[in-house]
Amino acid sequence: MGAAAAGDDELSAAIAGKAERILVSVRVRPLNAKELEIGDSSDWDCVNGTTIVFKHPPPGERALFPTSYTFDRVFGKDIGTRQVYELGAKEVALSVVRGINSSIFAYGQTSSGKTYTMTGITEFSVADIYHYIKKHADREFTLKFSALEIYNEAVRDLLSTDPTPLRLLDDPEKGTIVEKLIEETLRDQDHLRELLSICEAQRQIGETNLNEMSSRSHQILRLTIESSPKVYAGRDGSGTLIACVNFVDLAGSERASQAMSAGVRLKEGCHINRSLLTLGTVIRKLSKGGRNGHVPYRDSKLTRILQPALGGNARTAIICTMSPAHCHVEQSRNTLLFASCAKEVVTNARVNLVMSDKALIKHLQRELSRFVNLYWRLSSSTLGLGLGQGQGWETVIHILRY
Ligand SMILES: Nc1ncnc2c1ncn2[C@@H]1O[C@H](COP(=O)(O)OP(=O)(O)OP(=O)(O)O)[C@@H](O)[C@H]1O
Repeated sequence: MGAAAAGDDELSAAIAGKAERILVSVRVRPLNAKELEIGDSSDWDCVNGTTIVFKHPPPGERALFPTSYTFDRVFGKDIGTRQVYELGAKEVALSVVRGINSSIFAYGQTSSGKTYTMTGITEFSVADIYHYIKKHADREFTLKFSALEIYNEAVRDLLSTDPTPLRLLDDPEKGTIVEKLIEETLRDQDHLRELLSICEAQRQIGETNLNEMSSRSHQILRLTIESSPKVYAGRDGSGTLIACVNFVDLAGSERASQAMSAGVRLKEGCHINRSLLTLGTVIRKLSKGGRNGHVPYRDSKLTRILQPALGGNARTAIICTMSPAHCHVEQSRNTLLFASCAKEVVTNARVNLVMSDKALIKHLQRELSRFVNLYWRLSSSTLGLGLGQGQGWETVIHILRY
């Protein structure tokens, strides 16, 4: 089971991390009643499971915009959320039970289906996580849940009725943390369902009170999972695995992209969603290999909180949702542009393993013995001493033990 039962090589590799690209999917919803009412028609064809094509580009536009886009997955209007989850999120989301941080994002314009998609994905992930826990009775699991919303750069706890904005703090070990954010230890799956409905209700209150807040706010639901063997297995890696999965329902992307196309500069207090603009910039910089240059994570609350998920220690999946309607073509192109940048971003996820002292000493002893063996082989072949492999290292280990 993951790192906990991994061999030495596998364990070292898992701890060191693995670079991989963000998994990017595009989901096109069916035309809605309003779009049908005005006689709109679908501009886009999902020609196969990975390619989406713009059907009728005017001759003058052909050179300006791509007509065909390819992603890890493309889901047409007839594909249900279960399949979107299975192919576009499951593997990434379930990494959390193996000690790997993960994040699933929904990105797209207002009413393109972000909440519809994320609600299903969160439900399916939670069910699979609890199924996994049931099947691994040899391990002790602790699950914690927190939920927040970012609206106009103010962070609010969705598990609390107190609307006071929360501060972000820099922790030298944990990175950015949200001060006073409630983290509930879960009793069981029903407890989690209860908390999810509290979050939903809190968000709806915001929507009626704060004028369209829902579509202008980002919601981050975070599940942290810690597990350790119930009985010491006596093997390397029998330590504690700890990781979190974020389910992120982003604000509607339309205003941010309009602002970008109009070249409007971001200002404090204006209506433009600063977090979403910064997210776009961060993704663009990372897609150009920006990890070596400056990436402006600190320019917004969203990117500060989600920094590890964007080019850091996490596996990430982004599902970009869009309407097929002609009246939304500009927004859909912006969404596809964002998705194209996101698929170039590389993250480096590690297994977050806190080893018990005993397991850690054994692991270090093995690593040391491998190193000494290698050193001995190299030096004996270089010096022509002809000494056998392994001679001498036992003495070093023996000395280190005491
Ligand atoms: N794939 C789909 N199939 C059927 N209906 C869908 C699909 N996606 C979205 N819808 C419907 O479209 C409407 C808008 O969806 P949703 O609220 O998820 O959009 P959104 O992107 O989250 O919007 P906002 O940014 O304003 O919060 C809802 O009524 C939803 O049920």
